[in-house]
Amino acid sequence: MFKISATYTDLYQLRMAQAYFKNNKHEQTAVFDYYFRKNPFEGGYTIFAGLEDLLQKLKNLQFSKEDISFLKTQNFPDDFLDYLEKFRFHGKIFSVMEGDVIFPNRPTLRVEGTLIEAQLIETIVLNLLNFQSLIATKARRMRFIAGNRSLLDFGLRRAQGPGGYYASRAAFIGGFDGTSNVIAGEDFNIPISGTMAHSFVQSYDNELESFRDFAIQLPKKCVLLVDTYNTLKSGIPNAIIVAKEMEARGEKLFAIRLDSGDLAYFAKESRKLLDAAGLHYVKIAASNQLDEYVIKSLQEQNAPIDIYGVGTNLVIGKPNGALDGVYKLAFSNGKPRIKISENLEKITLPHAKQVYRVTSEEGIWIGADVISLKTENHVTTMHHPFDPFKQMDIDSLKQEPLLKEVMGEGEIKIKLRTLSEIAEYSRERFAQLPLEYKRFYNPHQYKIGISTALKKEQEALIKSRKI
Ligand SMILES: Nc1ncnc2c1ncn2[C@@H]1O[C@H](COP(=O)(O)OP(=O)(O)OP(=O)(O)O)[C@@H](O)[C@H]1O
Ligand SMILES: O=P(O)(O)OC[C@H]1O[C@H](OP(=O)(O)OP(=O)(O)O)[C@H](O)[C@@H]1O
Ligand SMILES: O=C(O)c1cccnc1
Repeated sequence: MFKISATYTDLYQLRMAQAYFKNNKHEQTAVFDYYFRKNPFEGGYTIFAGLEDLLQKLKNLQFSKEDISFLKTQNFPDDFLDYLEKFRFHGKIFSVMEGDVIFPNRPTLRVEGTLIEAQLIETIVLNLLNFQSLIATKARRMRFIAGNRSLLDFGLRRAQGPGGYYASRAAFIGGFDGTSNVIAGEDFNIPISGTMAHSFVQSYDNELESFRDFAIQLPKKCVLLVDTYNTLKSGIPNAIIVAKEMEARGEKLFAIRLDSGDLAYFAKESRKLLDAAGLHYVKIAASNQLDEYVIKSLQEQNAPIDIYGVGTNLVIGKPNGALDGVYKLAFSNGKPRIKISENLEKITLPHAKQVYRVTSEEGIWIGADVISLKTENHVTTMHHPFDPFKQMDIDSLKQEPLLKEVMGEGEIKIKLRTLSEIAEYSRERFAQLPLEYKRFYNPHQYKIGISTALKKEQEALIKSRKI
């Protein structure tokens, strides 16, 4: 859609870059970690989304001539602007695979490069990963509860502006079946689908005529919106007439849509009327401010709804609105770096690190990830990150490395997947997460530990910084 250039950033990144450049620090090396602090929606997991989109943008990231002209007006020195004009991202990125299930306070992605290049991509990394992971997680919560019913994204009109474009991509990764968003369908190859609005029915003097004219145009995927006047007395009876006319033409009405009132009641009554007319195959779609809790309630009421259309609550990630992902310096100029905080949870972990998902011999997730130095390829003891008395022997357990090299020397190092492949991978990974992490209320916390070597490094650095 719109092209993202290297000025898709915060000004302070450019001011820091200018200072690094002018002080000859820009060729120093640096390692940054991307991670978030809290699962959204009071949930027990997060779905990682946005990575492959990010990699494609980073591969092409540069300052255009117009960007440089604009920056000239903001008092950047000429030699720095000459540097920016030639800027390309050549660093390395190690990351969890897109679609995987991730948890707080462990690196999801690691950037290694020169200080300046690693700093300059911070904003775009956070902007793309935080939002898409938030929406993919929201979508996954609905998919978890909706079983095999269809889930359609109807959110573009209610999204935060063009954010709706990325929301549709993320929703598909999180398990939605399709979207009403045509440009997302075009760009990401997501199946698109559409019903009709109330305005279409209102524009006719008579509901039946409106249904007839619509059905003629859509012999295959016709969905009639039945709640404009009176669902059970007018909408459904008119839909039945049109469905019978379609049958006479050798066609089948695909579905009716309910968009107001008690959706369980109307779905049940509509099903009875449709079945009594022999229209067992006509599906029932429902929409109107749905979210995972309403869908759960409708499922519990055995509402015969085949298709859920979800807009607002999906694409704005209600009630959270943002994933709190951060990007923190862990190593630079040959030295490990730390950020100290009164709040123990906010003390950062130094060094370039690896994250292992601990599993049984058969590959069953045991509910813990362990963070190690990147040079360690097996962890024997996992320590609680803040409680010195808690530790666990994991020597005999399998450990799956989560951070893989996905970019280096300006090139993408993995085979990019289709969005369907990413969604399928996400489905498989989520299936490995035990149920106690999936429930909506008081989910289990997926444990985190650090290796002995990393713990020692962190403690030594904290000591050296004590005043
Ligand atoms: N049977 C049900 N069980 C649980 N929640 C439901 C049920 N039926 C509808 N809902 C949800 O309750 C909320 C009702 O919203 P609202 O009061 O705006 O509906 P409405 O007045 O019928 O619709 P509108 O204002 O669009 O005409 C919606 O979020 C809807 O999805
Ligand atoms: O409720 P949401 O989850 O946000 O889902 C999208 C809503 O958008 C549409 O309504 P709208 O009133 O915009 O148009 P309409 O005339 O087609 O009903 C649709 O009918 C849904 O009610
Ligand atoms: O196709 C639909 O029914 C639709 C699309 C967008 C928003 N609301 C409904």
